Amino acid sequence: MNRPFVFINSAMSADGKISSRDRRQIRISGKEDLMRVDELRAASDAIMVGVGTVLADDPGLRVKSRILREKRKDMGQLKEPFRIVADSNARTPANAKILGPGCMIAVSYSAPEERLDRLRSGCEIIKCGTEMVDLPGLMEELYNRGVRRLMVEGGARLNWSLIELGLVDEIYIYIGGLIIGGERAPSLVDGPGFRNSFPRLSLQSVQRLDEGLLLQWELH
Ligand SMILES: NC(=O)C1=CN([C@@H]2O[C@H](COP(=O)(O)OP(=O)(O)OC[C@H]3O[C@@H](n4cnc5c(N)ncnc54)[C@H](O)[C@@H]3O)[C@@H](O)[C@H]2O)C=CC1
Ligand SMILES: Nc1nc(O)c(N)c(N[C@@H]2O[C@H](COP(=O)(O)O)[C@@H](O)[C@H]2O)n1
Repeated sequence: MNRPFVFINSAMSADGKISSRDRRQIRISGKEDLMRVDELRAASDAIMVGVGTVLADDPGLRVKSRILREKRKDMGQLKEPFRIVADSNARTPANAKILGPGCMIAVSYSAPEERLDRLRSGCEIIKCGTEMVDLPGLMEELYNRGVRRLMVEGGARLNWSLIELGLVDEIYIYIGGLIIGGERAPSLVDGPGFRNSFPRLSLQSVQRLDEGLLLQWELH
């Protein structure tokens, strides 16, 4: 199967949480780390999140720095990275910031048509999978549309599915200097969890940034 190079970028607290017990977005990264995230976005063909992240954070997922946007153009990439939501049941709100030119919502064939109709003017709809988005199928579709480098910005359940399916090549984890706590607060990877065989990572780099640490891991 052809698929893009896939990497996850996430910020977590010192205790491994990516948001609070009430799924509220927490500023974990400092200024330096946010600049690094913007650079990763600018160097990607597409950026993807799960609909849980859209509902919790309402992210824009655009390249923020004008200099980086211009640099992309100089390198022949005339458009900004695609913004993609894995959204099996088309729950993305019709006023979500992610919508607009360059946005694609991947839904399953069971997504209600009336919800799709609300979204159609703001995005392209990609249908794949019967009940849930078929992620390997989506990867192939994105590859066929020219996506070679895909950045995944969470959340916890999408991270789980991609890792479980062996679709992730690299993970950047920024560990910030705070503790969030809470058994129900999302961690980097949620889902049911692995039982016997645990994916192994090899450490590529460690860097001190702001008041935290950036780890770059490669998946075997
Ligand atoms: N600190 C950080 O770097 C980040 C933190 N977050 C936090 O993560 C939380 C959101 O994470 P989650 O609730 O886990 O939602 P999520 O963003 O992982 O989305 C999960 C949803 O994606 C959809 N989906 C479609 N196909 C799927 C598939 N094959 N596998 C899994 N999901 C699929 C489903 O509707 C599922 O409910 C929020 O609280 C947000 O603030 C999110 C991104 C980054
Ligand atoms: N890198 C990083 N650091 C944090 O502290 C964060 N809370 C997040 N969250 C992710 O960034 C998205 C927001 O994107 P926009 O600024 O709206 O473009 C959010 O949805 C999470 O994916 N990331």
